[in-house]
Amino acid sequence: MSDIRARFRIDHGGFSLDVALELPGRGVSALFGHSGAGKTTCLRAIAGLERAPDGYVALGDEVWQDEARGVFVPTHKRSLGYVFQEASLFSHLSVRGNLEFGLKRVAHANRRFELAPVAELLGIGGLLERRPTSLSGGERQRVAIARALLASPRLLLMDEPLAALDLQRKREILPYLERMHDELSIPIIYVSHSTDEVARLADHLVLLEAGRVVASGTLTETLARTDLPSAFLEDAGVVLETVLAAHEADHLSRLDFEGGNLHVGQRSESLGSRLRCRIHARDVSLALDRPRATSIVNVLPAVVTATAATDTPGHVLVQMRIGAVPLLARITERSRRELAIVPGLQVWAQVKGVALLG
Ligand SMILES: Nc1ncnc2c1ncn2[C@@H]1O[C@H](COP(=O)(O)OP(=O)(O)OP(=O)(O)O)[C@@H](O)[C@H]1O
Repeated sequence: MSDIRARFRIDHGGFSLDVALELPGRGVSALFGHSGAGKTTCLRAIAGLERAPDGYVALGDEVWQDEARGVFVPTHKRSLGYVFQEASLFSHLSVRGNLEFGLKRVAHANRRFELAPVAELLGIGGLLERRPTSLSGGERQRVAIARALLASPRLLLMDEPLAALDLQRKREILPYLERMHDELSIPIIYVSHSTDEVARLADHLVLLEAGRVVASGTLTETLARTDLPSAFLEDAGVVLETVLAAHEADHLSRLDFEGGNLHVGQRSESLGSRLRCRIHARDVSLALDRPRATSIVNVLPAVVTATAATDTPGHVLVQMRIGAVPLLARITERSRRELAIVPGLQVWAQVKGVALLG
């Protein structure tokens, strides 16, 4: 799988972007940051819609921009798909006509996807003869994604594809994006400022602030960092990749992860299903001895790896490992001092809430 490498310096007067990106050539890489951080500018520069004077972009051995060597491949010659916040479909064509438009951009021999399976993947097989104006926002967006895929791109760029949808539509479309993530080999760069979307979909995470990369790495490790700017620590929490391992008595299901397990309310998925869950730092408390009289179901042995101050006076973040898997707890500075919590200490992490994603 070819990695994606990009380097841009762009000056827009009041705003400057200065980034070097190294992203895996598979899975979903999320560009995450607050409004105005430079996410869209990055995506536009990767697409060649914006030209950084000394920029560089390569997808594996395919170089799209290398100004030092005078290389700049125009956008329409780059093998990429671009999905915007609002689907821009041709209203005079049916859904099928819109999809065929994507398909016709590629010669038969170079086609990686066919219309029927892509329509099936995105759940729009029953809408093919409809006009875009008769579709809901979520359906239109799924058609736009399918059209982008049918152009058989080597890279898919998605700029807040759910931002224009209400909560109900977002919920409707997320499972399709998860399927794309699981079933397609094409790398996706996904711009978002929603922690929930990122936690559900991303494998790799790039945090952007004021036009600079403040962190980049696997989703799991990046979310577990305690040294990020405070804006990223407000809603701190980790994501665990688990496997549904057993259904147990009392309407509980057991989720296994490397190094431990969690119990959650009974799940309907089949055993062996992979489930991601999010554990917020504020939902984790710590004890030095194994708590015996507690109503909390999930009590896990962990080793402290770091502690860090937060923006809220009197509160600290504690980073731990359960086996190889990171976990965060947000506790008071007083508790940290009284329990003498320092790196290397063995503790019991009591997990009050586990949010299943998806
Ligand atoms: N062509 C331009 N000329 C001048 N300023 C620009 C231009 N394009 C973007 N900017 C500015 O660059 C900054 C970053 O914009 P960008 O759209 O990349 O941010 P973003 O992280 O995608 O934000 P949002 O989440 O709000 O879409 C903003 O302050 C924006 O006003």
